[in-house]
Amino acid sequence: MLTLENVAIRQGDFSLRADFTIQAGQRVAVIGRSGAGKSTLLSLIAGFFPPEEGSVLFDGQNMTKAAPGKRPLAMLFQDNNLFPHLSVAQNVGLGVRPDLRLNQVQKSLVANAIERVGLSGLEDRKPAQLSGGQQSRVALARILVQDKPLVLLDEPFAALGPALKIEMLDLVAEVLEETGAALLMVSHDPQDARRIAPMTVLVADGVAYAPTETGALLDNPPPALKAYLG
Ligand SMILES: Nc1ncnc2c1ncn2[C@@H]1O[C@H](COP(=O)(O)OP(=O)(O)OP(=O)(O)O)[C@@H](O)[C@H]1O
Repeated sequence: MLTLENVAIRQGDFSLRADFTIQAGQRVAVIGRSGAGKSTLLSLIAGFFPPEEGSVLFDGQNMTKAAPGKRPLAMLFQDNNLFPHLSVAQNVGLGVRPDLRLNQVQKSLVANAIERVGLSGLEDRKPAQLSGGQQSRVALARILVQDKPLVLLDEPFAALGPALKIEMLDLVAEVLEETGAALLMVSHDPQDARRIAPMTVLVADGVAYAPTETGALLDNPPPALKAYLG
């Protein structure tokens, strides 16, 4: 569903190449040492900047120059991006319509997503009145209502404790299983990859390598990954 075709990215003296495909519904982790280019790769796919060379295709359609909002993806980056002055329901509703003028069908879509992530009854709270884990659930509900075939996550649960993080990862895997969306998830923790991503993209030495099987990659890491895993 997503193809990076001979892509080359340059930011100052940093460069990164990528040439691979993510299949529909595939869950893929993105790992590599700090500064390797994981966030840069996701930003490129999201459309925040164009590649210097190569093409970005969604379902075979060349969208290299398409604006972020025109791409068939939903994204969640570090710190959840919730609006503090809006309620839970409004924060989720933004995923449906940025002006929040929702019709009945759209309102029930929002209610269903809130229920799916286990936040029924908290619709009217503001983010500050929620725990960190609950805030992550709101952000996930907003991803759900967007109903996009690709979800990009960049360390979204890094601020949560280990038990809560596992709970959120399992919830992400569950809901993506239900919706059939593909996932690209940046993580610093190889155990996150093992938990929910059967495939992994290793970013190292200026290359985002094609997805390989997560277990095999982590059990038999190439030198660049071995150095990172320690
Ligand atoms: N706007 C920019 N201009 C120039 N260089 C940049 C810019 N943004 C990032 N870089 C550089 O690009 C490289 C990749 O950064 P990136 O944030 O993608 O790495 P990362 O693998 O996500 O790291 P981390 O795990 O620490 O988040 C780094 O060397 C960084 O310094």
